[in-house]
Amino acid sequence: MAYETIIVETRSKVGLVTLNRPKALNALNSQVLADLLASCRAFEADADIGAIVITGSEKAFAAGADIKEMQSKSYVDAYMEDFFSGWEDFTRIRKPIIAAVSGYALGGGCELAMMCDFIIASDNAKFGQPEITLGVMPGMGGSQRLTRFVGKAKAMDMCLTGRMMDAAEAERTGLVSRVVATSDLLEEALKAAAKIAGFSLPAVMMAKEAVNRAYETTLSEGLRFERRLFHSMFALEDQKEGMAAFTEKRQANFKNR
Ligand SMILES: CC(C)(O)CC(=O)SCCNC(=O)CCNC(=O)[C@H](O)C(C)(C)COP(=O)(O)OP(=O)(O)OC[C@H]1O[C@@H](n2cnc3c(N)ncnc32)[C@H](O)[C@@H]1OP(=O)(O)O
Repeated sequence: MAYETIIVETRSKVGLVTLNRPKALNALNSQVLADLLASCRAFEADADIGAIVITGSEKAFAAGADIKEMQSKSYVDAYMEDFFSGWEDFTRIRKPIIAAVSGYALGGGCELAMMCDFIIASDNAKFGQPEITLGVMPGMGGSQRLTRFVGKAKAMDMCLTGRMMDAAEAERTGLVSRVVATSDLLEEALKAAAKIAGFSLPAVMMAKEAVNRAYETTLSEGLRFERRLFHSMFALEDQKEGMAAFTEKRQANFKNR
Protein backbone atom coordinates (compact mmCIF):
# COMPACT_ATOMS: atom_id res chain seq x y z
CA MET A 1 0.00 0.00 0.00
CA ALA A 2 1.25 3.51 -0.83
CA TYR A 3 1.29 6.02 2.01
CA GLU A 4 1.50 9.80 1.59
CA THR A 5 2.80 10.90 4.95
CA ILE A 6 4.73 7.97 6.40
CA ILE A 7 7.38 5.45 5.40
CA VAL A 8 6.62 1.86 6.32
CA GLU A 9 9.22 -0.90 6.60
CA THR A 10 9.58 -4.28 8.25
CA ARG A 11 12.70 -5.29 10.15
CA SER A 12 12.62 -8.95 11.25
CA LYS A 13 9.27 -9.26 13.04
CA VAL A 14 9.10 -5.50 13.74
CA GLY A 15 6.94 -3.01 11.85
CA LEU A 16 8.61 0.40 11.52
CA VAL A 17 6.61 3.54 10.76
CA THR A 18 8.53 6.77 10.12
CA LEU A 19 6.50 9.98 10.08
CA ASN A 20 7.48 11.78 6.90
CA ARG A 21 6.29 15.38 6.58
CA PRO A 22 9.71 17.00 7.03
CA LYS A 23 8.66 20.47 5.80
CA ALA A 24 5.98 20.65 8.51
CA LEU A 25 8.07 18.98 11.25
CA ASN A 26 5.78 15.95 10.97
CA ALA A 27 2.69 17.91 12.00
CA LEU A 28 -0.19 15.48 12.39
CA ASN A 29 -3.00 16.08 9.90
CA SER A 30 -5.93 13.89 8.95
CA GLN A 31 -3.85 12.11 6.27
CA VAL A 32 -1.19 11.19 8.84
CA LEU A 33 -3.89 9.72 11.06
CA ALA A 34 -5.34 7.74 8.13
CA ASP A 35 -1.88 6.47 7.07
CA LEU A 36 -0.81 5.63 10.61
CA LEU A 37 -4.02 3.73 11.31
CA ALA A 38 -3.85 1.82 8.02
CA SER A 39 -0.21 0.83 8.55
CA CYS A 40 -0.73 -0.23 12.17
CA ARG A 41 -3.83 -2.22 11.24
CA ALA A 42 -1.82 -3.96 8.50
CA PHE A 43 0.88 -4.83 11.05
CA GLU A 44 -1.82 -6.00 13.46
CA ALA A 45 -3.13 -8.41 10.79
CA ASP A 46 0.35 -9.66 9.86
CA ALA A 47 1.16 -12.80 11.85
CA ASP A 48 4.89 -12.25 11.27
CA ILE A 49 4.92 -8.91 13.10
CA GLY A 50 5.30 -8.94 16.89
CA ALA A 51 5.86 -5.25 17.68
CA ILE A 52 5.71 -1.82 16.08
CA VAL A 53 8.04 1.21 16.31
CA ILE A 54 6.88 4.71 15.44
CA THR A 55 9.49 7.37 14.90
CA GLY A 56 10.02 10.76 13.24
CA SER A 57 13.08 12.70 12.16
CA GLU A 58 16.06 13.77 14.25
CA LYS A 59 14.57 17.30 14.52
CA ALA A 60 10.98 16.34 15.23
CA PHE A 61 9.02 13.28 16.25
CA ALA A 62 5.99 15.53 15.58
CA ALA A 63 5.54 19.25 16.29
CA GLY A 64 1.86 18.79 17.05
CA ALA A 65 -1.43 18.60 15.29
CA ASP A 66 -1.39 20.51 12.01
CA ILE A 67 -2.23 24.07 13.00
CA LYS A 68 -2.78 25.13 9.39
CA GLU A 69 -5.33 22.35 8.87
CA MET A 70 -7.37 23.20 11.94
CA GLN A 71 -7.06 26.98 12.28
CA SER A 72 -10.20 27.85 10.30
CA LYS A 73 -12.50 25.23 11.82
CA SER A 74 -15.65 26.43 13.50
CA TYR A 75 -17.05 25.05 16.73
CA VAL A 76 -19.74 23.22 14.75
CA ASP A 77 -17.12 21.65 12.44
CA ALA A 78 -15.10 20.44 15.43
CA TYR A 79 -18.12 19.17 17.34
CA MET A 80 -19.93 17.50 14.44
CA GLU A 81 -16.86 15.62 13.20
CA ASP A 82 -15.87 14.86 16.81
CA PHE A 83 -12.46 16.30 15.89
CA PHE A 84 -9.51 14.16 17.07
CA SER A 85 -11.71 11.26 18.22
CA GLY A 86 -10.15 9.21 15.39
CA TRP A 87 -6.93 9.06 17.40
CA GLU A 88 -8.73 6.82 19.89
CA ASP A 89 -8.65 4.13 17.18
CA PHE A 90 -4.87 4.21 17.35
CA THR A 91 -5.03 3.21 21.03
CA ARG A 92 -7.03 0.11 20.04
CA ILE A 93 -4.02 -1.46 18.28
CA ARG A 94 -3.33 -4.54 20.41
CA LYS A 95 0.25 -5.28 19.42
CA PRO A 96 2.89 -3.38 21.39
CA ILE A 97 3.97 0.00 20.03
CA ILE A 98 7.17 1.83 20.98
CA ALA A 99 7.56 5.56 20.28
CA ALA A 100 11.16 6.41 19.36
CA VAL A 101 11.29 10.15 19.97
CA SER A 102 13.99 12.52 18.78
CA GLY A 103 13.61 16.31 18.76
CA TYR A 104 10.24 17.96 19.24
CA ALA A 105 7.27 15.98 20.55
CA LEU A 106 4.86 18.86 21.06
CA GLY A 107 1.08 19.02 21.46
CA GLY A 108 -0.35 16.17 19.40
CA GLY A 109 3.22 14.84 18.97
CA CYS A 110 3.59 14.41 22.72
CA GLU A 111 0.05 13.01 22.85
CA LEU A 112 0.80 10.47 20.10
CA ALA A 113 3.97 9.37 21.91
CA MET A 114 1.93 8.90 25.10
CA MET A 115 -0.63 6.77 23.22
CA CYS A 116 2.19 4.32 22.44
CA ASP A 117 3.05 1.67 25.02
CA PHE A 118 6.34 3.24 26.00
CA ILE A 119 8.66 5.97 24.84
CA ILE A 120 12.37 5.69 24.16
CA ALA A 121 13.77 9.20 23.83
CA SER A 122 16.98 10.52 22.38
CA ASP A 123 19.00 12.97 24.45
CA ASN A 124 17.82 15.88 22.24
CA ALA A 125 14.10 15.13 22.76
CA LYS A 126 11.78 17.92 23.92
CA PHE A 127 8.27 17.22 25.14
CA GLY A 128 5.57 19.82 25.59
CA GLN A 129 1.89 20.73 25.50
CA PRO A 130 2.14 24.26 24.07
CA GLU A 131 -1.53 24.52 23.02
CA ILE A 132 -2.08 27.33 25.55
CA THR A 133 0.20 29.55 23.42
CA LEU A 134 -2.26 29.05 20.52
CA GLY A 135 -5.27 30.02 22.61
CA VAL A 136 -6.44 26.44 23.12
CA MET A 137 -5.69 23.41 25.31
CA PRO A 138 -4.67 19.78 24.62
CA GLY A 139 -7.27 17.88 22.64
CA MET A 140 -5.71 14.49 21.89
CA GLY A 141 -5.40 13.31 25.50
CA GLY A 142 -2.58 15.52 26.83
CA SER A 143 -4.36 16.82 29.91
CA GLN A 144 -5.31 13.27 30.92
CA ARG A 145 -2.36 11.08 29.88
CA LEU A 146 0.37 13.56 30.81
CA THR A 147 -1.15 13.93 34.28
CA ARG A 148 -1.11 10.16 34.74
CA PHE A 149 2.51 9.98 33.56
CA VAL A 150 4.10 12.89 35.42
CA GLY A 151 1.56 13.86 38.11
CA LYS A 152 -0.56 16.97 38.61
CA ALA A 153 2.16 19.53 39.39
CA LYS A 154 4.28 18.89 36.29
CA ALA A 155 1.23 18.41 34.02
CA MET A 156 -0.28 21.70 35.20
CA ASP A 157 3.07 23.45 34.74
CA MET A 158 3.40 22.15 31.17
CA CYS A 159 -0.22 22.69 30.11
CA LEU A 160 -0.53 26.14 31.69
CA THR A 161 2.87 27.62 30.81
CA GLY A 162 3.46 25.66 27.58
CA ARG A 163 7.08 25.04 28.61
CA MET A 164 9.01 22.10 27.20
CA MET A 165 10.54 19.26 29.19
CA ASP A 166 13.94 17.95 28.09
CA ALA A 167 14.81 14.25 27.87
CA ALA A 168 16.43 14.11 31.31
CA GLU A 169 13.37 15.61 33.01
CA ALA A 170 11.09 13.36 30.97
CA GLU A 171 12.97 10.29 32.17
CA ARG A 172 13.09 11.53 35.79
CA THR A 173 9.35 12.11 35.84
CA GLY A 174 8.41 8.80 34.23
CA LEU A 175 7.25 10.12 30.85
CA VAL A 176 9.90 8.10 29.01
CA SER A 177 11.30 4.70 29.85
CA ARG A 178 14.87 5.35 28.70
CA VAL A 179 17.05 8.01 27.12
CA VAL A 180 19.72 7.10 24.57
CA ALA A 181 22.16 9.00 22.36
CA THR A 182 20.43 10.49 19.32
CA SER A 183 22.59 8.43 16.98
CA ASP A 184 21.50 5.21 18.72
CA LEU A 185 17.77 5.94 19.00
CA LEU A 186 16.37 3.89 16.15
CA GLU A 187 18.71 0.97 16.74
CA GLU A 188 17.81 0.87 20.48
CA ALA A 189 14.07 1.10 19.77
CA LEU A 190 14.26 -1.63 17.11
CA LYS A 191 16.32 -3.79 19.47
CA ALA A 192 13.69 -3.44 22.21
CA ALA A 193 10.89 -4.14 19.71
CA ALA A 194 12.71 -7.21 18.33
CA LYS A 195 13.16 -8.53 21.86
CA ILE A 196 9.41 -8.17 22.49
CA ALA A 197 8.63 -9.73 19.10
CA GLY A 198 10.68 -12.79 20.09
CA PHE A 199 8.36 -13.57 23.00
CA SER A 200 4.94 -15.25 22.86
CA LEU A 201 2.63 -12.77 21.10
CA PRO A 202 -0.50 -13.72 23.07
CA ALA A 203 1.46 -13.34 26.34
CA VAL A 204 2.82 -9.96 25.20
CA MET A 205 -0.64 -8.75 24.15
CA MET A 206 -2.20 -9.86 27.43
CA ALA A 207 0.57 -8.13 29.40
CA LYS A 208 -0.12 -4.92 27.43
CA GLU A 209 -3.84 -5.25 28.13
CA ALA A 210 -3.22 -5.79 31.84
CA VAL A 211 -0.89 -2.81 32.25
CA ASN A 212 -3.35 -0.59 30.38
CA ARG A 213 -6.16 -1.81 32.65
CA ALA A 214 -4.27 -0.30 35.60
CA TYR A 215 -5.18 3.14 34.22
CA GLU A 216 -8.87 2.36 33.96
CA THR A 217 -9.88 0.50 37.08
CA THR A 218 -9.48 0.03 40.83
CA LEU A 219 -6.56 -1.93 42.29
CA SER A 220 -8.73 -4.88 43.36
CA GLU A 221 -10.45 -5.13 39.96
CA GLY A 222 -7.09 -4.76 38.23
CA LEU A 223 -5.56 -7.52 40.33
CA ARG A 224 -8.50 -9.82 39.58
CA PHE A 225 -8.21 -9.00 35.84
CA GLU A 226 -4.47 -9.75 35.93
CA ARG A 227 -5.02 -13.06 37.75
CA ARG A 228 -7.71 -14.22 35.31
CA LEU A 229 -5.47 -13.41 32.31
CA PHE A 230 -2.60 -15.16 34.06
CA HIS A 231 -4.76 -18.27 34.63
CA SER A 232 -5.71 -18.28 30.95
CA MET A 233 -2.04 -18.44 29.98
CA PHE A 234 -1.90 -22.05 31.15
CA ALA A 235 -3.96 -22.83 28.05
CA LEU A 236 -1.11 -21.57 25.84
CA GLU A 237 1.34 -23.94 24.19
CA ASP A 238 3.82 -21.10 24.67
CA GLN A 239 3.51 -21.37 28.48
CA LYS A 240 4.43 -25.07 28.27
CA GLU A 241 7.28 -24.27 25.89
CA GLY A 242 8.59 -21.31 27.91
CA MET A 243 8.68 -23.20 31.18
CA ALA A 244 10.06 -26.39 29.57
CA ALA A 245 12.81 -24.33 27.94
CA PHE A 246 13.73 -22.88 31.32
CA THR A 247 13.97 -26.26 33.03
CA GLU A 248 15.83 -27.78 30.07
CA LYS A 249 18.23 -24.80 30.00
CA ARG A 250 17.59 -23.97 26.35
CA GLN A 251 16.14 -21.10 24.32
CA ALA A 252 12.33 -21.09 24.10
CA ASN A 253 10.79 -21.43 20.67
CA PHE A 254 7.44 -19.65 20.92
CA LYS A 255 4.72 -20.41 18.37
CA ASN A 256 2.24 -17.68 19.38
CA ARG A 257 -0.31 -20.32 20.34
C1 LIG B 1 -3.76 18.12 19.25
C2 LIG B 1 -3.89 19.32 20.12
C3 LIG B 1 -5.30 19.78 20.21
O1 LIG B 1 -3.53 18.96 21.43
C4 LIG B 1 -3.21 20.54 19.60
C5 LIG B 1 -1.88 20.62 18.99
O2 LIG B 1 -1.09 19.76 18.78
S1 LIG B 1 -1.64 22.22 18.57
C6 LIG B 1 0.01 22.23 17.99
C7 LIG B 1 0.97 22.25 19.12
N1 LIG B 1 2.30 22.47 18.61
C8 LIG B 1 2.84 23.67 18.56
O3 LIG B 1 2.30 24.68 18.93
C9 LIG B 1 4.26 23.74 17.98
C10 LIG B 1 4.29 24.58 16.74
N2 LIG B 1 5.61 24.66 16.20
C11 LIG B 1 6.59 25.42 16.73
O4 LIG B 1 6.44 26.04 17.76
C12 LIG B 1 7.89 25.46 16.00
O5 LIG B 1 7.68 25.02 14.68
C13 LIG B 1 8.99 24.60 16.65
C14 LIG B 1 9.42 25.22 18.00
C15 LIG B 1 8.55 23.16 16.87
C16 LIG B 1 10.24 24.58 15.70
O6 LIG B 1 10.63 25.89 15.39
P1 LIG B 1 11.59 26.16 14.13
O7 LIG B 1 12.77 25.27 14.20
O8 LIG B 1 11.86 27.63 14.10
O9 LIG B 1 10.77 25.69 12.84
P2 LIG B 1 9.55 26.46 12.14
O10 LIG B 1 10.10 27.37 11.08
O11 LIG B 1 8.65 27.06 13.15
O12 LIG B 1 8.76 25.23 11.47
C17 LIG B 1 9.18 24.64 10.26
C18 LIG B 1 7.94 24.43 9.42
O13 LIG B 1 7.06 23.53 10.09
C19 LIG B 1 5.78 24.13 10.23
N3 LIG B 1 5.15 23.63 11.49
C20 LIG B 1 5.73 23.45 12.67
N4 LIG B 1 4.85 22.99 13.58
C21 LIG B 1 3.67 22.91 12.92
C22 LIG B 1 2.36 22.51 13.31
N5 LIG B 1 2.10 22.05 14.57
N6 LIG B 1 1.39 22.56 12.40
C23 LIG B 1 1.63 22.96 11.14
N7 LIG B 1 2.86 23.34 10.69
C24 LIG B 1 3.86 23.32 11.58
C25 LIG B 1 6.06 25.61 10.28
O14 LIG B 1 4.91 26.35 9.98
C26 LIG B 1 7.15 25.74 9.21
O15 LIG B 1 6.59 25.66 7.92
P3 LIG B 1 6.45 26.98 7.01
O16 LIG B 1 5.44 27.84 7.70
O17 LIG B 1 7.82 27.57 6.95
O18 LIG B 1 5.95 26.46 5.70
